[in-house]
Amino acid sequence: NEPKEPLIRTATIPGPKSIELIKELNTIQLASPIQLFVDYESSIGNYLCDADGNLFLDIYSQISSIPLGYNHPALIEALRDPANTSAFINRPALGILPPKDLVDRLRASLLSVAPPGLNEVQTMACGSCSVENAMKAAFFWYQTRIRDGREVTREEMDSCLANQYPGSPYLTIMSFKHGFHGRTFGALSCTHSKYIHKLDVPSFDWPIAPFPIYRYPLEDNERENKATDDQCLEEIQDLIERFNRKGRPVAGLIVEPIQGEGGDNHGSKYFFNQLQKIAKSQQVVFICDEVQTGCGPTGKFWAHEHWELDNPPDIVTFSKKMLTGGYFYKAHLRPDQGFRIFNTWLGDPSKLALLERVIKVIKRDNLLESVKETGKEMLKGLKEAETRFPGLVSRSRGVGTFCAIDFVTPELRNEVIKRLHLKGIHCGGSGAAALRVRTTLTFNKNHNDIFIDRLHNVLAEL
Ligand SMILES: Cc1ncc(COP(=O)(O)O)c(CNc2csc(C(=O)O)c2)c1O
Repeated sequence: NEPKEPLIRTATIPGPKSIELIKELNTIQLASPIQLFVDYESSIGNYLCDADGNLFLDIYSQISSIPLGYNHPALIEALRDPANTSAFINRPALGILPPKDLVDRLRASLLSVAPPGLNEVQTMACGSCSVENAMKAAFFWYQTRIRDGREVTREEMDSCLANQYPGSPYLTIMSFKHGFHGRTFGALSCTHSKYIHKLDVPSFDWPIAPFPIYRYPLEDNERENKATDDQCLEEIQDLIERFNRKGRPVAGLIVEPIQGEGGDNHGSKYFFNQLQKIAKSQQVVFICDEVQTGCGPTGKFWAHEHWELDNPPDIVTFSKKMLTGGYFYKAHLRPDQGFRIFNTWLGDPSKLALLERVIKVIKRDNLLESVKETGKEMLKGLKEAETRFPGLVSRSRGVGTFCAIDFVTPELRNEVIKRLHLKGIHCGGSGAAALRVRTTLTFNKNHNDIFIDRLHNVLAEL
């Protein structure tokens, strides 16, 4: 019984109830980033209900982490299923005392959607800790390969306890300009989207590669964009060689299929296939960060499937819509011994119970096909906005419903987001001046018609 359209009751967003609650929370913790207080019990499907009773069509979905919409019956049923009660209340230290049904749960959830060619998986709690441990797996493999079977030396043991070489090696992870991989120290060293994320935090001095920024429409700029790809690839090859030569070997690289925080920057199939060739030739572990692109928003379960690689990335990290964090990896990246990739919980079996239902609904309702079709309509509507308002918007782009459009200035983008909120569209920005679309997988043509209609209305009023 999803609403038919948004309904905004208050003159301002946030409304008075949210404003009051923000003030109250601010007596306990910093509350300035809060946009709204939400009435999750009254939110349904693709509609978010706030504490003031405003009903928004949600095209942000909790930073792209709601797979099926609010209060989906399949998830309520999972919670009510007695077979899941223990999983929700007896949270295990998975690394040492897993529940007897863990293998079944992993097979019924994560392994049923494992990227082709990746048969092992490690669960984690969130995106950042998935990225952190994926990078550690790359470092372990690099050093195990260097040691080539010899024993760990006393010098390595003692020096690493003091954070010193050789036990703490000068290994690096190559990341990409505008990338976002999380807020914990290692992930943050690979994050380059906004200064405020990094200011005042020590960073590893690791290589930062260029990421292609294309001219749009793609079909009219193939030659220039291919030249951009080749320029980036040449610099990437050179950067890896430079760091290897100066004793700071690149053990791995981490890249998003679409840079979801840094401005919705897309890489071409050619770019990623060539990038994988460079990684392979330099024995660099290829970590594909699908935290934001994974679980279907691009129309394939994993965004990297659009690249049609000859063989899969070495590691694929996930979180958000997958409801659990974690990473799939190739067998050679399994840690050489226990307690190297470890923490108290290592994820949460109750999230696997929910994910199992999500996957069933995606298959039952053929949601990936729906995402593809809705995405085509969405891109058409964004391109029409470009045609109608050429001085305001440009570079409409997207795969599936993972879409974006640029505004001529950041200020205009921010103003449009404010006006869309007042028209009942809950949305957000990406990078300096893009509006990003991050819908659930149940967001369909009817929802899209409302979004596009309101976007055009706002642009027409400017
Ligand atoms: C590609 C990618 N990799 C890793 C992460 C980190 O995931 P979390 O630690 O936030 O779960 C994210 C999280 N996304 C995200 C969007 S805004 C945000 C923030 O911390 O401001 C975080 C991601 O998009």
